[in-house]
Amino acid sequence: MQSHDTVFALSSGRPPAAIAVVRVSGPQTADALAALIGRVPKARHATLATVREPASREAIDQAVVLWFPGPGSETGEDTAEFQLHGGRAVIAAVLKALASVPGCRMAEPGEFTRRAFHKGKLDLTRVEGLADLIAADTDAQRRQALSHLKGLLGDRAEGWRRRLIEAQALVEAGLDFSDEGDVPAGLLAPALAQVTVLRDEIRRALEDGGRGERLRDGFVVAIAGPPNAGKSSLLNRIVRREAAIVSPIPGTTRDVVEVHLDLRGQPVTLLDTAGLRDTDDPVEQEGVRRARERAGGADLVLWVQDAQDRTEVPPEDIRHRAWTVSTKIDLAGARGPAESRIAGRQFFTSAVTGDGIPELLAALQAEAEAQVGVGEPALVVRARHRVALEETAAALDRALAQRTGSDELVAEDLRLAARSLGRLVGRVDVEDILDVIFRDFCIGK
Ligand SMILES: Nc1nc2c(c(=O)[nH]1)N(C=O)[C@@H](CNc1ccc(C(=O)N[C@@H](CCC(=O)O)C(=O)O)cc1)CN2
Ligand SMILES: Nc1nc2c(ncn2[C@@H]2O[C@H](COP(=O)(O)OP(=O)(O)OP(=O)(O)O)[C@@H](O)[C@H]2O)c(=O)[nH]1
Ligand SMILES: [K+]
Repeated sequence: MQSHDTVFALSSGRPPAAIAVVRVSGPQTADALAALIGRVPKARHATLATVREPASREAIDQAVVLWFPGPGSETGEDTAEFQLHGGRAVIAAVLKALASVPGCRMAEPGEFTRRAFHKGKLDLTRVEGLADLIAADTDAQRRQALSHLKGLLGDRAEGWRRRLIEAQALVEAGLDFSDEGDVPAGLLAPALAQVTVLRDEIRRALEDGGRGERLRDGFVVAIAGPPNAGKSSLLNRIVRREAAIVSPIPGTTRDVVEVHLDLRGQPVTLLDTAGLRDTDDPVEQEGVRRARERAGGADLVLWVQDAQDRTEVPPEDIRHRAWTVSTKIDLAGARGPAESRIAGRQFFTSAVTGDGIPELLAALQAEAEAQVGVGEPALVVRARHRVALEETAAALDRALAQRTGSDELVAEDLRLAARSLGRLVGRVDVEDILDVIFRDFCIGK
């Protein structure tokens, strides 16, 4: 990854498209503009230009071209943009023309953003917010991602880190003053008071029930129950397409079928699973194993049973997170609520008539909202954030517990806490984390 290279990539979606955006970033960007359009246009103004093959001068396209000189650009480097007609041949010819400019090469996934990070345009939490914004499927996910791109967590963490370093400086100054390794109380007391406040703020941020992570991943609902109960039919009716195979043969569904719903902004992942029963068929056994595993990990289980045959109860481990859905009420006749053998809510549906489905979806939406939450965006949205903040708080706990012991150790714990916050925003130990994050990035971002 040589950052003195100039990189380029198609940043817009899969061609053919009405318009395609090719971006260029790096020191040779002005050369690339000169080679392809014969000039460097006015900074940050859209300019219409003929894009030519540099060697033959043959016209490739009529394009809108933009020049963003660094450091006031998205990556912090000199950048340019070609807004082309989005045909495959146009894009291929422009990419080929750019590759012929000395010092220019195709970008790797996430390389523009990686450069923005290294130029200090984005901290690591903003980079993650950007990745989440591109991945967001629903409004609630989009809002959370945008608030992180705008620095919700990054700025908080930087503020904590700054205050921590102030406290650390007090303690270390005290250590320098004293011969016996004891910090004068006049320095130690205000430092530790500051540390207590910080520790409490960080702990409070962590006590969010995991709603940020849950919104990012989507609220997971597993459909489980005995074979032939109508699980796949229920799923298909909800998504209004044949996502899962329906048949009168018990044991049809083997693999877990996953669909994504947007219930008024709340992301819900719905899983259809194999009917739970004892079976000698090894493939079906594997299906049952997967069904139990996914139901075990779900936020909520819809225990589906045929309204005419409500004898099966959910396995012990999922009972406390299960609602019952009695299906095929078009056949069952009267939809009298039977005695409830499990505590959760009860629904009565027909995949044939659609009865009961709107009520079920409204309840799922409300439950997702209750568990994921609306309102204040969450600070912690990834396991990585949680780990870094837990480590910080634990180090601060240790520092506070040391107050009667060695002040050298207090200083050391404050250093460790600051380091964990530094890791959170990407100031230290960053390369391994970057590789993991950018592995999932699109080319051109
Ligand atoms: N055509 C186009 N649309 C796009 C992007 C792009 O690169 N090209 N973006 C790509 O992500 C997003 C917009 N993000 C951007 C972020 C920063 C700057 C930028 O020039 N920042 C400078 C100057 C800021 C200012 O004028 O206030 C800077 O940060 O110094 C541009 C786009 C979404 N839409
Ligand atoms: N009349 C009626 N038939 C239904 C309804 N839901 C499902 N069925 C029928 O019940 C049978 C089983 O449906 P599936 O949706 O495949 O059941 P499943 O629970 O996914 O079955 P497994 O894959 O064996 O676990 C099929 O013949 C469906 O047509 C319903 O609401 N009304
Ligand atoms: K099925």
